[in-house]
Amino acid sequence: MDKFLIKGGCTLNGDVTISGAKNAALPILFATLLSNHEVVISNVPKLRDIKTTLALLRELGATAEQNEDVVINAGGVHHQKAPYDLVKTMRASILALGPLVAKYGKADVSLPGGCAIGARPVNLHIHGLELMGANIVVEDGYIKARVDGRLKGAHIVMDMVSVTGTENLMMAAALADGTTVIDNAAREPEVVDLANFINALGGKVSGAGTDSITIEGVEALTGGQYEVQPDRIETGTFLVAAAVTGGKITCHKTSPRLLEAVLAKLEEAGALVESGDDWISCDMRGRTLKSVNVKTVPYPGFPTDMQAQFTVLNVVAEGAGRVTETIFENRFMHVPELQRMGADVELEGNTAICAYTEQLSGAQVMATDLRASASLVIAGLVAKGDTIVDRIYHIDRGYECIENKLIPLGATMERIA
Ligand SMILES: CC(=O)N[C@H]1[C@@H](OP(=O)(O)OP(=O)(O)OC[C@H]2O[C@@H](n3ccc(=O)[nH]c3=O)[C@H](O)[C@@H]2O)O[C@H](CO)[C@@H](O)[C@@H]1O
Ligand SMILES: C=C(OP(=O)(O)O)C(=O)O
Repeated sequence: MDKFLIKGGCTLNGDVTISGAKNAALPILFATLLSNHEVVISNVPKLRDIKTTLALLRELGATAEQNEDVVINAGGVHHQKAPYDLVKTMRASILALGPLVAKYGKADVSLPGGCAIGARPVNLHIHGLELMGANIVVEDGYIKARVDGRLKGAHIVMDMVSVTGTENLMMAAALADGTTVIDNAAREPEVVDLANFINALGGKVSGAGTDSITIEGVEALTGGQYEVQPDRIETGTFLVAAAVTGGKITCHKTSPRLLEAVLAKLEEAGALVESGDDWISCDMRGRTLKSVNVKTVPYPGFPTDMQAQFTVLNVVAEGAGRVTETIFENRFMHVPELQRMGADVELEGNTAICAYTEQLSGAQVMATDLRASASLVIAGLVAKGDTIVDRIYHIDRGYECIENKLIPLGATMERIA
């Protein structure tokens, strides 16, 4: 199993190009199941989760290849089962459910199960599809959805804000008979990117980015081309790495309007943040890092996917900061690992109380999930001595060869077996 060996004590400086957004690309790749024609998607990051999705699409009978662009033709899909072996490695596989049942009247998708950050049930996905006329049973570890003919447009009020829940129902509604309204919809930029993609193939989605999305079902989608938006979480991760190491990083091919809450917190922490249409820089040189209070909430608030990185920021910043997680019930797995590096951080319910730690020390730590791994890498960069981050397959799910982007910025690190 690969690990990172990181030599601490560096200051990161320079420019980095941000990849396409994992969490936008994944639903877009699944949405290609709605079309019988060739679809070409650019700016798709080269990540483990993308490989898994393409393997799943091929398993269903589609052609799906990633070179410079991703080219998919789902016209040849001949069965509708997303098997456990693929689903267990990637929870986003649940996004096969909506498109398959909408297009073929049938979908068997393995239940994703619990994971490190929380139970993550999929009841809202199931309930919404039932309102659209699907018959759903959970049997032998699979969600089995059936409908005679087309799904029917429905009015769906989501009990809680769910990103992939909104996306699954939006994809299903794209081919339903009639109009669907999703209220209390997620407003995340990735939902907007998916809506734009569906519309690029001839779908009729409006209101994405607000909490009420209207989808007029169409009989079929066409082929087409689409470019995935930049990854706001990868961007935020590099900006925090600049702040924590006291350097300056400029992120290119990104967008400041996607992460306003994060940029505001970086400024509050004492960083000089500057931006243009497609770049953002975070300059911490000669400035004092101050701790900030952070509470994760759905977009446009502070994202849970940046929580672990800000926990590290608070640990090395002056003062005391509180990091409160309200989205997932178990997303502090990085805290005991940071404590092993000497961090003064304690958990009180769903809040991490972070106090200034003069010097983190290198240690052997375990990555438990994607963003926790990113936070441990950042901690390793600023710690005294060597840090080994184990189980970095988690980080490869969401960051495109992160070492290839960090080393040119001044990190001393290598991937070891
Ligand atoms: C692939 C992808 O885009 N992943 C993102 C997506 O995950 P994901 O879409 O899985 O997260 P959700 O927005 O669905 O989860 C929000 C909360 O709703 C709960 N819930 C969700 C669905 C459901 O049917 N029932 C239910 O109770 C979850 O357990 C969680 O407590 O949004 C999260 C919240 O921004 C991000 O951290 C993930 O990076
Ligand atoms: C939690 C995340 O992803 P996923 O929903 O795919 O587990 C993430 O991107 O931080």
